[in-house]
Amino acid sequence: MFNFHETRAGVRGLVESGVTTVPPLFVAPTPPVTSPRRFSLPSVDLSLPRARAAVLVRAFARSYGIFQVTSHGVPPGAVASALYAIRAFNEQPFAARSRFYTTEAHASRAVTYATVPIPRPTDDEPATAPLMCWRDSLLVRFDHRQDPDVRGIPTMCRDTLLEYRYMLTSLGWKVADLLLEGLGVGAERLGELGGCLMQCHYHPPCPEPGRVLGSREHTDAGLFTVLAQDGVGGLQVRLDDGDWVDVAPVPGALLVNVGDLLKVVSNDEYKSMEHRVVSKSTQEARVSIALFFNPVKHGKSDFFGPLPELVTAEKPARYRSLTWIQMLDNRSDLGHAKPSSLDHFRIPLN
Ligand SMILES: O=C(O)CCC(=O)C(=O)O
Ligand SMILES: [Fe+2]
Repeated sequence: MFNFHETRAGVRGLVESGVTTVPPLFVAPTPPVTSPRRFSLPSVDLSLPRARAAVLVRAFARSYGIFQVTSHGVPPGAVASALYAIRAFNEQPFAARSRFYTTEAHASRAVTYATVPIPRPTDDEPATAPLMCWRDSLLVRFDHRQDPDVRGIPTMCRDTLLEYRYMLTSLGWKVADLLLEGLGVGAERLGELGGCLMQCHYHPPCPEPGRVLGSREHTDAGLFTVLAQDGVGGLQVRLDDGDWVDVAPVPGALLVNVGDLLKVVSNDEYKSMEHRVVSKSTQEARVSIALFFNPVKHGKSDFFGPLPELVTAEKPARYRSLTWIQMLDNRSDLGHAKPSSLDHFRIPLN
């Protein structure tokens, strides 16, 4: 892994060097199997009357924890430009992009660009190196030390990404309102929603697509995520019966994904759905941008737990209180991707 990072070339560099087989570091522990079942993501038209939109958001956050939104107010051009900017950044010649490559294991910068290693769950194969996903990611932490230093964003995509983030912040407020209204609680209940992390993923084409993961299975950690993807495809969700199904890209739509923290706060009224990305193409690269809406309060004494309004005699609290840091630490102890990472905080039912 060390040598791989030292090349500063990312997965894109491997592909450019002409690899015809996937290096062991990237081979998925078990080849991802896709169910042939067709699955269409539920959709909410945000131009519907607010009360109607809230009913739909509630229904889909409860049944799946993931849905798409249309008429969301973000101009299609802004989404397309952001996706294009990420593609262009990653497709620059090696010399231009490699100077941004971040080699430190736990880089604490506001902006990083790397093939991020995602550790395997420790109980899986403790002795093996982390599984690397077939992607290179530009990460921008807008809540970094409360003082986002956007100068770290590569100039060629800076303005476009800042514009996109600005548009998405308004959408984020709208979505947060609807999600909270769907729980029957006031929009102010989560406090400020300021923290956000932008993960811009570039999934290069793969010589052996069936052997890698573009993103290994996981649930998102925060309150919710808004995801934009291009038309290539590869995103999958795991249905209740365990089948992995494709989420076909819909032009113009954005995806909303409930995160673990909102699941906790909702006292299990909402789900956080497991998802992953598989590689679909030997020819085409895929680009996606995930904007994570995380709590702005992440100090040692900022506790989150099921909202008291949602705790009743019939439905006692399902989780003990936790801080954002505890949540993230627990996830990384388990290897980030462990879908049951919330079990650690769960109060057993008598
Ligand atoms: O690339 C995608 O479509 C999904 C990315 C994702 O799930 C994530 O960044 O958490
Ligand atoms: Fe995700």
